[in-house]
Amino acid sequence: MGAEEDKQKSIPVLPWMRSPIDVSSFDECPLTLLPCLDPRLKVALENMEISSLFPVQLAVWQETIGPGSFERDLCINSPTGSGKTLAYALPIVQMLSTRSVKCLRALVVLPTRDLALQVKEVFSAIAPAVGLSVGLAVGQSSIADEISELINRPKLQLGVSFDPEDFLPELQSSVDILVATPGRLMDHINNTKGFTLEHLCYLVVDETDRLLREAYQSWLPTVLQITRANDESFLPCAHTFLPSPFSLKTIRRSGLERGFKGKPYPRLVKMVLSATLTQDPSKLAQLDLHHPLFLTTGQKRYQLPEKLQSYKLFCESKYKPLYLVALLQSLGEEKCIVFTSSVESTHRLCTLLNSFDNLPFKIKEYSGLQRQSVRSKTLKAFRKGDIQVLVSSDAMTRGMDVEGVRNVVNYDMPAYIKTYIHRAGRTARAGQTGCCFTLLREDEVKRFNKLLRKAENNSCSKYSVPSSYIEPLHSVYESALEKLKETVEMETSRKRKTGFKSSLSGERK
Ligand SMILES: Nc1ncnc2c1ncn2[C@@H]1O[C@H](COP(=O)(O)OP(=O)(O)OP(=O)(O)O)[C@@H](O)[C@H]1O
Repeated sequence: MGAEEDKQKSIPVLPWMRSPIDVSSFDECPLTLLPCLDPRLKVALENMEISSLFPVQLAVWQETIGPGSFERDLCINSPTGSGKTLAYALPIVQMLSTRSVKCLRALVVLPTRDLALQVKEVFSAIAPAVGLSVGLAVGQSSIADEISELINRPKLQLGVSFDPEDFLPELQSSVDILVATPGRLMDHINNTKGFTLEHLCYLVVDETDRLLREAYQSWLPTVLQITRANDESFLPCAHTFLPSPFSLKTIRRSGLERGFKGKPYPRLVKMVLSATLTQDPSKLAQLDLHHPLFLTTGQKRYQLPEKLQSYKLFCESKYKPLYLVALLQSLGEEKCIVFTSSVESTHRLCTLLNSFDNLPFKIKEYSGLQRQSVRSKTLKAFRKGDIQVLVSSDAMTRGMDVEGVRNVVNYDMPAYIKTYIHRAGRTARAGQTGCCFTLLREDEVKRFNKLLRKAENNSCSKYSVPSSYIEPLHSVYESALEKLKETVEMETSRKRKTGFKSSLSGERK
């Protein structure tokens, strides 16, 4: 495909996407100059060592708390590490800060557990300052524990007798904001008594392009249908009812009805975000957006962080692991994530690296092949700095924010620019510098150059590992390969045995 065709393809089809708000025209804004910021939230932000808002955060603030006043749904395409989480968390928390009755009013959906945990941390750092509670529905704990965290069963006062005719204790939400993954969200929608989206005012779909591929039990149509049904029951006259303490009626944002015929009057506000937001009309249609406003950064559809330096490193296929080890050694002990193309190669590569004697860093794998508890433990150790090199498959690392990751290595070349963006984006976050290295065979170079041309800030220099790092590794490499072979054989026979045992126990049942 020629450059002209690439350009054509990047022109958005949807009219509202053709005249976006360019986030790069915004500057950082000190908290002291931010209009309408609740002083309690200012203190909470300062406790997080945040003294100003990043451009995307200011742009979103203007469209929500500022003059935009949440009147349109927001589609936000902003580079990795630009601060999208706080961009939606802060205005939602500020908007909900005046509510006195507790019920579930904001739902944030994310594709993975670790990501949901990370986003919950951000909400938890600001929401309590204004008396709001944040819940998590990701399947980290048992469903029973999760339910008791999310649902409050009001206790009847001892000694006071109620006529059951007059009083039926209602289950109420213990949280105002819920961060969830699609699977557990659907579990609660389908099975948890007292769990309701009836009062939902804000829906955030983070990592939208990834989540739109996640059709898990049709979570998105279900959420939209529940909230829409509720929207439609809120005819303007319903506002005249006085809310009783036991049957709460929520009045959602009264969006401008004028000009938006056919849209429910008090509506659910949606915010959708990604560093690689889809422009595909059929995919975006699934979100049923209300008069959407597109916020994006720069001219090109794909943006790499401003302070990211990309490098390509040529190597023979046969010696790739050896080049990787030499590269890691040359980078020193700073935290690094190494990406491979599959869960299997993640496991193999990690095993091989651990078969090298005396490497001066600790290496662990992180992939969808592992149990969640193992993954979470690894991630925790990586955050703490107990592990320096994380060998990872793609699926798990979108949005992951780990302080101190200075380098990312594409051991296997990514097949798509989107993959490159999300992998490289684990470094150079929040305005910091960072490097992304891609190991390439000769026959991959042309394809890689073409792939990178699709992004802005795409300069990519050649990187050579000093031969003094490579030469001494040849003999160690041979013995590491031998050890790998032994480990693979051991693992295969262990799997065969456990497979045999479980098939036997299956027969006994
Ligand atoms: N205003 C701010 N000042 C200082 N640091 C900030 C600010 N906002 C966010 N950060 C930090 O920037 C980092 C990146 O933020 P965040 O994870 O929200 O990025 P993102 O845009 O969602 O990235 P990705 O697309 O990879 O998910 C985080 O470590 C966060 O704490």
